[in-house]
Amino acid sequence: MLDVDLHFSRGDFQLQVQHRFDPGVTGICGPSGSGKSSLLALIAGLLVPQQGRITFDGRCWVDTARGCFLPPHQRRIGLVFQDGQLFPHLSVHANLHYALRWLPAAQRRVAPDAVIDLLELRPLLQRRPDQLSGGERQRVALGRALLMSPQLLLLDEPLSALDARLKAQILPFLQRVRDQMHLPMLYVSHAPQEIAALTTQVLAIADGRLAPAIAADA
Ligand SMILES: Nc1ncnc2c1ncn2[C@@H]1O[C@H](COP(=O)(O)OP(=O)(O)OP(=O)(O)O)[C@@H](O)[C@H]1O
Repeated sequence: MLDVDLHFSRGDFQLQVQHRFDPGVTGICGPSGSGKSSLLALIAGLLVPQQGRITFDGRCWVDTARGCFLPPHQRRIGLVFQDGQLFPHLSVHANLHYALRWLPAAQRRVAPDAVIDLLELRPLLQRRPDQLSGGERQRVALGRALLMSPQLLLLDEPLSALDARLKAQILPFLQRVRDQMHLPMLYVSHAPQEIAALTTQVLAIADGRLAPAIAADA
């Protein structure tokens, strides 16, 4: 699984994290500016630590002492952000299949039809993103991330732009992904009900330091 032992600083902000993540869904909560997105960006390879190591299943992703740095596209990570960042000019079908262009056939472990059915995207395939609700757009973003056949899924407040009704609609889809895809996930959220509904362990981050949270609904 994912092992992180790193130090990262940017201006006055310092992130110091040493943690072995469990398989399953790990919730990460903490106040604004505490370092949640920075931690995900470091794991994804979008930021580089000044010092430390990240390994996944024993493979080096970063090791500053050894000069090892695996670029983001070679880490096979699925990323979902608050705003799904779909290509506005492409249909849902084309957005989903865009992911596959860059993935060598030998690395494809997820069948597009299986993801489309899991997330109930079939009726939406010909629409463009501006013809979707916010919740539907996030389902497509999740589908696109899954089609990359990721070995790790990072979700950074994926529901925070949605109102309560849309959140309630999309939570069951995230639970399906959790229960059927058997992918380790890190799930950043401010919302205790999302954390409680989805995660198998919860970590709290404060001032760039990570610690087990007292309770999932705290
Ligand atoms: N691009 C940037 N340049 C400089 N400093 C940044 C940048 N992005 C974030 N920071 C700073 O890094 C620190 C950690 O930010 P980060 O976005 O990781 O926090 P967060 O916990 O994800 O916050 P939020 O919940 O508001 O998204 C903060 O002090 C923030 O001001």
